[in-house]
Amino acid sequence: MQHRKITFIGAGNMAKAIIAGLVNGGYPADLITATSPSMKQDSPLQAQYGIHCSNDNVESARQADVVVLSVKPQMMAEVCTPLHQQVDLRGKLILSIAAGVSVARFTQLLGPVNLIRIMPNTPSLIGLGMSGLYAPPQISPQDREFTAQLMQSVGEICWVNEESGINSVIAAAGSAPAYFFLFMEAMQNESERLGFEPETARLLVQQAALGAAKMVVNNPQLDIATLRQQVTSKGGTTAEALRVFNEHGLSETVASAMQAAIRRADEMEKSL
Ligand SMILES: NC(=O)C1=CN([C@@H]2O[C@H](COP(=O)(O)OP(=O)(O)OC[C@H]3O[C@@H](n4cnc5c(N)ncnc54)[C@H](OP(=O)(O)O)[C@@H]3O)[C@@H](O)[C@H]2O)C=CC1
Ligand SMILES: O=C(O)[C@@H]1CCC=N1
Repeated sequence: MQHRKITFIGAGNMAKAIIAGLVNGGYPADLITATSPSMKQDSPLQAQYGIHCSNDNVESARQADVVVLSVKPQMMAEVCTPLHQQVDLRGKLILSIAAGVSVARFTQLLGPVNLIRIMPNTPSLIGLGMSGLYAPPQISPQDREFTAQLMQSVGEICWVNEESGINSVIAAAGSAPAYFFLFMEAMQNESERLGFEPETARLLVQQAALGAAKMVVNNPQLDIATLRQQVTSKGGTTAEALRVFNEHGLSETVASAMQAAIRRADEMEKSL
């Protein structure tokens, strides 16, 4: 892939996951800088990945071809104001990974910039990320291609044609690792109550989850429903467990939870 100088403004959970995925995938660490207020030049991120670390957003953005805005949505205005005032952003590609901050809001904060919104998720850390991408019509094919390749180097991608699609990606993938972690936590807890040591309880759950996910990935010709049916013997144990899930409205709960994530992203877009 093409290599450009990238600065991450904000070096928290999500930025670190992308940086780790990029460096482990062979992106030159020397071309990557990460900033945060508490960052020292010899931070653990520097030692671990060999990237540049700084607490100077403005200077680090000046030196970059690509600026990745990776602070919390609530910090975005405070972070963007000095960039707008002190950095010539016109020739740069700006990538935002923030939930709830729209292209229109970025135009208010930064002026007319080349900005692509990305909605990644934390499995990017291990090269198994899922990112949704939205580019306004004026973005060049070169910048689209670079962004696609960048995120493909840490997982799978899909483009959305409308900006509102980013909020749907949040519901389906950005927030989704937490849904599966919650489910796995509940299973691990119950396995411990059944008498397994915590380590064994975790092993049972993680291997079942990994195996199920791999079955889905490796059998694209089969509906997920078919894979479920293959486990479910008539009159057997799985049928009983699934009956309880259904009685408690699992599908409706999942749908409501995903809608709640979208509603929150919409609210943030109006308030930030
Ligand atoms: N976590 C996730 O799974 C996902 C997150 N996102 C998006 O990613 C963004 C970051 O989220 P996440 O990584 O979870 O958040 P974190 O709180 O883990 O990271 C935020 C980072 O921003 C830094 N920061 C705070 N203020 C400044 C500043 N003025 N200048 C530069 N850096 C600053 C923080 O530094 P310090 O620690 O020193 O305060 C920290 O490194 C959010 O916008 C979120 O919507 C998107 C998809 C998934
Ligand atoms: O919880 C959040 O708001 C962010 C966006 C998607 C995942 N984490």
